[in-house]
Amino acid sequence: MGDYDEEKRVKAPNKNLSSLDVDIFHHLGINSKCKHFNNIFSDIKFVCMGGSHKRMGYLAQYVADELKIDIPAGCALTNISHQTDRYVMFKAGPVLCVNHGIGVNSTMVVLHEVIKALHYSQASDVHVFRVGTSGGLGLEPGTVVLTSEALDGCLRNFLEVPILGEMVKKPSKLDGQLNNKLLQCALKDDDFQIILGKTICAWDFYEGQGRLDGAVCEYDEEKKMNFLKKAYDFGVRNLEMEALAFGYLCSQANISSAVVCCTYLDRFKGDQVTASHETLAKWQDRPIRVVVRYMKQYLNIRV
Ligand SMILES: O=P(O)(O)O[C@H]1O[C@H](CO)[C@@H](O)[C@H]1O
Ligand SMILES: O=c1cc[nH]c(=O)[nH]1
Repeated sequence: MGDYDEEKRVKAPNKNLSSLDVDIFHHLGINSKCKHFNNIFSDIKFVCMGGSHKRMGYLAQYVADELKIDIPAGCALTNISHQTDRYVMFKAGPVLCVNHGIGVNSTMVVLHEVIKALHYSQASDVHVFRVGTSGGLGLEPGTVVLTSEALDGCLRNFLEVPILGEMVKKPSKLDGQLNNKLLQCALKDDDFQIILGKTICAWDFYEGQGRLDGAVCEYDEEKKMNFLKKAYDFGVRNLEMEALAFGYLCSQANISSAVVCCTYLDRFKGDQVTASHETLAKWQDRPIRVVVRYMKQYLNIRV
């Protein structure tokens, strides 16, 4: 832990950064010259991200307990990004837990800033995990899906974004080897399955994921089902809203990343999330448990 490995260093490939005297991370509420900046980021080996504030606070405490990270009495985990209410960020030893909000846009903003912070602090051998929720396709709700490939709503494996007046295609690549290692973290006694599948990273929760229950919907059940079946035949097993952003920015920055999501429902059977709050909380825990098992193996902590 904390070993420096030049080849595995996080590298924000933007040459303009070297001309900045100080970099202000507007959405994280810190800057590159703030007190403890290097202490926060230089030993980070894992970044765990998910949509909600609350899940990140819970995750950081869970990680601290599981990895037996000593948090001195009276020093409860603090939100490093307390100067802003956009995002929260907690550090539990070598693990940073940051929320990303909903969608690629919100995720890209915070990922740019987290990656730059890791780059300035010369962090190396960093894994980024999205631990999230999704809608499943043909799966028992509660199944954990590891994204083999992120696709947009037209089943294309890249991110297309308007930049300087032009549509630019950005490649998105998640780490297949990391997925294999996560698959091996399944335990015989698990009451859920972990599977590998393609993921649609949709631009919203309603029309973007072919739901019939948004405020506006200009297609019918038959068209919806035809698309979901086509996606299933193409290898898609779940739908969420951020995977493409992880595959794009992390691969550009020499970071290994994986998207690990539980499913909340089978979209072939409906659109509404009907499971109880308790059941959803249990399912939401599963990606976190799988990822923490991997961390323990990586850090050589007895499982
Ligand atoms: O569970 P999280 O991480 O919030 O992610 C999923 O939930 C949100 C939609 O409800 C989207 O952001 C989707 O990707
Ligand atoms: O159906 C779902 C459930 C959770 N998150 C999504 O993006 N879609």
